Amino acid sequence: MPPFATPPVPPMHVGFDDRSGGMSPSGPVLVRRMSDLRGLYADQAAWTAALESDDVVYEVASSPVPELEGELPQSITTILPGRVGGEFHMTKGHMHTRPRGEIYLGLSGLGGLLLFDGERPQWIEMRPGSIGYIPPHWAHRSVNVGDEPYRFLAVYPGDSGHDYGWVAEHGMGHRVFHGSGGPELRPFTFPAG
Ligand SMILES: O=P(O)(O)OC[C@H]1O[C@H](O)[C@H](O)[C@@H](O)[C@@H]1O
Repeated sequence: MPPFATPPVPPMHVGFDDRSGGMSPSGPVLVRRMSDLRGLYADQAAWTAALESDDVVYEVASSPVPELEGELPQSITTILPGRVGGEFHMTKGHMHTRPRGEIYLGLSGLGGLLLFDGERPQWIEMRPGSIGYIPPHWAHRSVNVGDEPYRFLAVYPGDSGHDYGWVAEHGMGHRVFHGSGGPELRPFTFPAG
């Protein structure tokens, strides 16, 4: 896995492959399989059954720009289509460790951005060309609500940090399930058991 670049980072062109979601030049690539997502889905039995094939749920390809104060790292996340107990494939979700915003740009597929500040859940539909803005102090999770891979570009301050504990403690306000008329948002429940 190529590491983030060492500062000072030169001006650079970053290309991406719209078939693989890979970046060039490449930084770290994060792959999350079903077995990495313990406690994420509401239906624990359905998650346990999905461990048998242990498919990749999403990948995050980063450019070499380092996660350091003053820098603006970029990543491309690809969430593969699928559901666990009717709940759409999604990222773990996190709050930034420091009060920093973030911008997403939808590249392909159909998705959504679930945001939660501890009181108010928000849902932003994402399609190719959509810009989703995440203000500071809002936890965020991305969801693939379609039948194709959902892919988005993220740009964020390098000292944002990832606080997964906040989401484990507070939840995300809603969960996103497949419904007959499209994605169905239901009140968040912590996984039982
Ligand atoms: O870290 P997760 O909550 O699993 O989300 C996956 C990724 O989504 C976006 O691309 C963010 O910019 C990344 O920093 C994050 O790692």
